[in-house]
Amino acid sequence: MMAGSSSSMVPLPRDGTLTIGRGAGAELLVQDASVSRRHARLSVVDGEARITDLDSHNGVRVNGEHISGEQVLRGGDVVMLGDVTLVFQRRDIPPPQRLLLDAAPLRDRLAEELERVLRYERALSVVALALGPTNVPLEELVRALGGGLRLMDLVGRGGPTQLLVLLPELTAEEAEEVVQPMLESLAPLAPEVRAGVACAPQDGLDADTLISAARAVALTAPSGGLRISGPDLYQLALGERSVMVADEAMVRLFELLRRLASSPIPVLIHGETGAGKENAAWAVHHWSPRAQRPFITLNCAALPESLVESELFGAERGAFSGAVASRAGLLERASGGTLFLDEVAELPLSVQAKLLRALDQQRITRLGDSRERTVDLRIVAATHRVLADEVKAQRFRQDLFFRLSASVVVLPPLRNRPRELPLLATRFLQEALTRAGRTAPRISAAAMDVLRAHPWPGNVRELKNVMEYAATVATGPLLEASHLPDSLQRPPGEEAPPPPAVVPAQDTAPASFRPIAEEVRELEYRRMREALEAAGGVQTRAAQLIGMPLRTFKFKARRYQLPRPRAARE
Ligand SMILES: Nc1ncnc2c1ncn2[C@@H]1O[C@H](COP(=O)(O)OP(=O)(O)OP(=O)(O)O)[C@@H](O)[C@H]1O
Repeated sequence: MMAGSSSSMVPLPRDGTLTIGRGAGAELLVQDASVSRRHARLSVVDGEARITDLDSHNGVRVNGEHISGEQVLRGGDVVMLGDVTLVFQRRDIPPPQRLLLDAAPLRDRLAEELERVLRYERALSVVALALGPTNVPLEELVRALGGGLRLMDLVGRGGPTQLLVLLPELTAEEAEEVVQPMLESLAPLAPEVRAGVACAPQDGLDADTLISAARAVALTAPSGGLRISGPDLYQLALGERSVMVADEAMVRLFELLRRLASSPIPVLIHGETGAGKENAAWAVHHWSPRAQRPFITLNCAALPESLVESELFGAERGAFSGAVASRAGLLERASGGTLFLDEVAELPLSVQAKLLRALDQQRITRLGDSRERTVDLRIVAATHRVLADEVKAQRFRQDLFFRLSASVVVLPPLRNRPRELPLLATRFLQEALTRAGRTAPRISAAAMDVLRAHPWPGNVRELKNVMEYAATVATGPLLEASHLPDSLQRPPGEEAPPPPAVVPAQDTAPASFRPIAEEVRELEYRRMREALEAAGGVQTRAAQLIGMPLRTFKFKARRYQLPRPRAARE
């Protein structure tokens, strides 16, 4: 309220009325000659405020207009009672109920907003709120986000325990100021809530990329805290390891691993050879309460059958020829921590029975010993085989299969991870050259095409080897297709070999299907390249050829690292 040269704040009742005037009976006294004794009444009912002129001498004006009778007030309205000014602020009135959008409409709205980002060169932030364990329904959590959100902000479902918030016009730094209070208001209801913020245009210009990016950074945020995307956006720091996670399926997989980590149930990881199963197992360990205890790996395929048992259970001195000293087995050494059984399908049947008993009873007996020892085990197992088929073929015990597969996750093969491929290739190239004390060359578009076309039966491990080879061959500033091993080159026109069958899983699509967004991106990349070639490297002309706004074309061309023939000639 501003009267003469003084101003003051007058809190209003949440529900009720307030008479304003100069007379003794007024609840809000205003000592100004232009104000009548009983000038106006302000009432707040069900969150709506109204002002009523009580037949005052000088009347009531709202935003400069004289009112007759009563009028609803909105936040920011300026009310004049004679010469006294009141500015109405709604800060303490609950905001209107916010809609919780489903995933698909939210994605559509994000796509619309991204068009605006491109057209008007605006910013947009996407916030992933990973809620962690909570029994509170999503709708209630959305209410708890409260008045911190603007009307234009949108909230939607990101998954069973995740909310996504779109903050148009806000850069990542501006979003940080909005997200911090959000976390504070959610904390009493979801104590382990974590937030990840990704921002257009720098982190991506399509809905899938931005949502994945926000979810990927949320994975690395501390409990109750937030992380903002940066240049190392897709590097998931897991203690002593760092894993690249950029494709939607991988982000979802690591979110699931993080959720599974807190409980002691076994996790079974399906995935092709070299796809990163050990890293996934490490993630479970790293995020679990056992992180400070040992993480022990046994590759069941690498040991002869005769040694597996003593390796797992340990042996007393003299238990068999060669057992010169008593030795604890891996189950004992992993007690309190995590035991990773790689290629578990290769475990001999006789050992499977013993392992099941050890897991059920949490007790083991060393070979040649009669004493039982108590252990505290968490098992993560992995296989490239379909374990259910191994059970049918009677090569794997059904009861152990049930025990190990309390939760099953499927690691997608590298050929189904189009976003990670270039990131991993660049990272491995850099790693190889840093070791040699050289700076890494840029990977040419043609070389990247060759990498994209390869089916990668050996997955990430094969890519790592290829980039190490290329690092020794490419000595200039550009890594060309010719620097890649011959095994990757196919004569033009030859069909790619059919990709090896992938492990069927409950929550991944069959091998022949891929997320449509990935296919669209690949088509876009190809068409943009062809248009650029046809236009001799002139971007304006290339953009016209495929009917894409020039600004969009330029932006995407930079992201895809498209070559520019004309620029190169110049
Ligand atoms: N997402 C990733 N980011 C960075 N490096 C990775 C990633 N995935 C795998 N690697 C690297 O690729 C190599 C193979 O990964 P890993 O050993 O985890 O695969 P695997 O599926 O367990 O293999 P195998 O089937 O032979 O047991 C390792 O050097 C690993 O660090």
